[in-house]
Amino acid sequence: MSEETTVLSQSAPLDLRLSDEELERTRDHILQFIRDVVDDAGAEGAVLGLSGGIDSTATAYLAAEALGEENLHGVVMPSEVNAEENMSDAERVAQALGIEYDVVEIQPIAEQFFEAFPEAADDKRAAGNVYVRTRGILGYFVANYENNIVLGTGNRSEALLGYFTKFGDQAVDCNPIGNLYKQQVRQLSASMGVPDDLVAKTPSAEMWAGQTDEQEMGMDYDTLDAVLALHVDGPLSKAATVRNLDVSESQVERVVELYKRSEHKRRMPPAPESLRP
Ligand SMILES: Nc1ncnc2c1ncn2[C@@H]1O[C@H](COP(=O)(O)OP(=O)(O)OC[C@H]2O[C@@H]([n+]3cccc(C(=O)O)c3)[C@H](O)[C@@H]2O)[C@@H](O)[C@H]1O
Ligand SMILES: Nc1ncnc2c1ncn2[C@@H]1O[C@H](COP(=O)(O)OP(=O)(O)OP(=O)(O)O)[C@@H](O)[C@H]1O
Ligand SMILES: [Mg+2]
Repeated sequence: MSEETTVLSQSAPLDLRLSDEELERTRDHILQFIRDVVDDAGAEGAVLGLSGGIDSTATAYLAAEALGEENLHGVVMPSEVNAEENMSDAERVAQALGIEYDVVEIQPIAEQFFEAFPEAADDKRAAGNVYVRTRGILGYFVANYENNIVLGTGNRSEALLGYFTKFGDQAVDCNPIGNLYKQQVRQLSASMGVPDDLVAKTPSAEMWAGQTDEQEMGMDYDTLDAVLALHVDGPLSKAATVRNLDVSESQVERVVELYKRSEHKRRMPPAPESLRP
């Protein structure tokens, strides 16, 4: 185990780290996955939003390796609620990888939506989702024009909790890191040479100023990942999960509730069954 990966998540309630050999196989598997999706689509490459967060950074590192830096296009899309530091980190990632990137200010676009429904604009979740969905539209604008696919950056932890915006950051063609818990995304990132400050950064959807994932979800990612791995994905009962982790029954119940409540986000929009005999 390399020094970097040993340091990561040492104090996690459940150590979900992959071995060096598993890490290498996982990376190769994801690289092949990205190439296959691009090839199957008959696309020339891929476009993705760069936020300066670890999920888009990890996805960009993987895609640049899979497709070559000349076939990856990054779009940095600041709004007034984004921290400047995150936007400059996003540019730093694009520059480190040597990929083409654009910076598109989305505040004026979002303002058009806010003017249409001023009261809704005061609702931080509704307004925050406008920023997220606007980025989705721009991603597909570029993809249509350049014959690219849109790369998603969702991980398994977010997918299971429905911690994403329907038809926003979920509106993508594939999620290369979609099978990795957040803890594993950090580990894979560190192993690919992503700078430590980006690996350790506090995750944020940045839908409003000061938002953090862990505050909104009421649990840190390491604990959340442990509950997901043992109970939601795994075979342990609620009682056994509580016995094995430093979590309360109500915390486990909250995770299960978020999982169940977000089922609609992981499915195609339903329609009534056919009445044809
Ligand atoms: N049972 C059901 N069956 C079918 N549709 C259902 C439904 N329940 C709600 N809906 C629909 O879903 C809508 C709510 O879903 P949605 O619009 O997505 O909005 P919602 O889930 O309320 O908000 C998005 C959540 O994801 C988080 N997020 C978003 C984006 C990025 C990140 C990040 O980590 O970077 C995190 C964000 O912080 C927030 O907690 C409802 O307004 C309704 O239209
Ligand atoms: N300001 C932004 N500019 C461009 N893309 C963005 C921006 N904000 C969010 N995105 C896109 O939406 C995705 C979802 O955001 P999310 O916060 O879940 O991931 P992240 O920022 O990469 O990592 P973290 O969850 O650790 O903050 C990002 O990975 C990125 O592709
Ligand atoms: Mg983020």
